[in-house]
Amino acid sequence: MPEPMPLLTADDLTVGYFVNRKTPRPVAGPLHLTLRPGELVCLLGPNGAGKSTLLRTLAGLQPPLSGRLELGGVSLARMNPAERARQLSIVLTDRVDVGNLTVRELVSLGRHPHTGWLGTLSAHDDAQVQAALAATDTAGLAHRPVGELSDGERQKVLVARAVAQDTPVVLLDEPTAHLDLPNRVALMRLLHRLARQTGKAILLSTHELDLALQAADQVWLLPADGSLRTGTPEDLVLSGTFAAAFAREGLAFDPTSGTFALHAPTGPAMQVVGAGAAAFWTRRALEREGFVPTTECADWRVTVPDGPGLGHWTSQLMGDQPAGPHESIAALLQALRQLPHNHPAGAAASH
Ligand SMILES: Nc1ncnc2c1ncn2[C@@H]1O[C@H](COP(=O)(O)OP(=O)(O)OP(=O)(O)O)[C@@H](O)[C@H]1O
Repeated sequence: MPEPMPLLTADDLTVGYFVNRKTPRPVAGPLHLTLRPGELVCLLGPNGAGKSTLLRTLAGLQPPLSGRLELGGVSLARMNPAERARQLSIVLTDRVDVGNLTVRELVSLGRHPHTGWLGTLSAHDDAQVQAALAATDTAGLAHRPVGELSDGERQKVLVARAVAQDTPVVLLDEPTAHLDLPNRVALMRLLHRLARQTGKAILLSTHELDLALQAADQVWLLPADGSLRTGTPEDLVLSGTFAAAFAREGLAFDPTSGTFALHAPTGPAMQVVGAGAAAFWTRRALEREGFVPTTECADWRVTVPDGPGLGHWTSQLMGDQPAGPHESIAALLQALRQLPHNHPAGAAASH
């Protein structure tokens, strides 16, 4: 099957600022980018890498330093703001002053690129506004003044306005920034569904690496050196590209769990015997204590129950009698911490 025509393309694009009239300060580039229908793309990168600069440039809010940008096959530079607003919507992080507008009025503004010069909403426009409120779980806020909303509520309302604008391309700068975990998950799910069901191309920047790795069809990785890498999240993880983009001293990305390790294990190896959730969380707790959990034989061994409420943990130093039973991970750790400090496990736990 031929690949669908891209909705947005960038060729040789360099984004950045001018230090003065003559001196450009490039932030990222040259970039070759394609956004295709039905795709959710997550733009990831460390602070200051240029994610917001790139999104603003793709939206036509600031000019590129060089290169070509096309929306639906038409040069972005040749489009007037109204044409652009029918093709592309953007949700920024900046706090906008919306006066006394209610939530419904603000979301209705999303329909303006589609209405006549009087801005009167048709029944279809009203239905689109209502659908956007429902999809973003903001219908209950419809009559509230936007100025009185919490940061998270306002963020969802701005997403609702972009949904109501109903453009083929949707760009969002850190849309999950102020949301609690259930709302972050709900928003990513909504955006993924929206891309799939309506054929929109949705590009969002985020620092939520876990969620992005799960939800994104494509990841655009922008490291601090401004050289963008793109691919499916899984390929970027397996090739080491993902870890390299966030490489910092003492911060290691674990490709087997898809998370960054908070603790650099320094203590002795601990064989963990068991599987499933209990083994996973036991390994996490042991790492926090400074042990290096392994499935291989080691001087130290912990046996985990088959599941919560299905038994006890035991610990054993090779050649000694098993200690325990320990009723919980807390009890297991407590027992390990009480070992003498010259003991390998005691020494590890005292780090
Ligand atoms: N208006 C501006 N004029 C000049 N330089 C700017 C301007 N806005 C941002 N920059 C610089 O451009 C670089 C990229 O900034 P940008 O905000 O795009 O990064 P980001 O990846 O979105 O960062 P964060 O994750 O912290 O939001 C930074 O060095 C920043 O200082």
